[in-house]
Amino acid sequence: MITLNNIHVTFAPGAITEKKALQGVNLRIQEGEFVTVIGSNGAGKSTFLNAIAGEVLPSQGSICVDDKDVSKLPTHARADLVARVFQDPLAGTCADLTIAENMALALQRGKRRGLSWALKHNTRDLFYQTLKKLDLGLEDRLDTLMSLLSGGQRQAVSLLMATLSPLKILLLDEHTSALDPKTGAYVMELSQKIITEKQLTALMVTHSLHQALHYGTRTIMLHEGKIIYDVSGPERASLTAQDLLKQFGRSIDDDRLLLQGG
Ligand SMILES: Nc1ncnc2c1ncn2[C@@H]1O[C@H](COP(=O)(O)OP(=O)(O)OP(=O)(O)O)[C@@H](O)[C@H]1O
Repeated sequence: MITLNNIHVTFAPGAITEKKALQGVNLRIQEGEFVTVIGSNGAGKSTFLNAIAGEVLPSQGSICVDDKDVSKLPTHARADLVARVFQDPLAGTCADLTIAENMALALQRGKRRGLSWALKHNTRDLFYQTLKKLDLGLEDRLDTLMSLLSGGQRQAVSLLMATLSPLKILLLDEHTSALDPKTGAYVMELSQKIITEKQLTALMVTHSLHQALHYGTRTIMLHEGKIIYDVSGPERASLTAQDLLKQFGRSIDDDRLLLQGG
């Protein structure tokens, strides 16, 4: 379970540019929940994921994963708990390394063993079997440079890499928004499958209201650094993107959300 208790994140405190990005976020996420996160530009969605990942430390409040208080732990100290896939397919992988080398790096996340260990110890077979599940033929291209893959292929591999080592929490930060609709749908289905199979707790930021309601088990809306809506269960199941627009149109001053609302 993830517990966020009164989380505040303020950038440039005291300066003229001070920005209160999160203002008292309280949330309890049960193990296995898949929470989709929506909100207009600047609502605090990425900061919210950054706080869970440890990339920004809250100026106030606490974050616990199960009984462990991780509030003050930087990203690398949470690597055995949290993994993330970013919007930019180039961000999660190393272009100049091969698929196998990238996966070897992912395998040693949060561990002390070196890259050569991860490449030596029968891991090629593991990489082969893992990639085969994608059905993209990448299992036969283990020695291909990552830079030669398409955006969708890279994002699919990024997802596999993020979930290769044991973890509890998967953070997806608009991870399909740079892909064409068909590839985005493929990566989204793959995400849902991996989350279910590995029984992960997941949070996904999306600018698509349809995606936010179609995938996952719970949806929260952020506005000016606060959670203004939190829905799950039957209420969420009967909700449409149009309902959200009708109810929160004024808080959703985001063209991308409005355009993709249907
Ligand atoms: N490192 C930073 N330094 C200063 N201000 C920041 C920083 N990161 C974010 N902010 C500000 O905090 C607010 C929340 O930003 P955040 O990126 O979390 O919003 P968001 O909901 O993810 O927006 P978008 O949908 O546009 O990506 C914004 O006003 C942003 O400009």
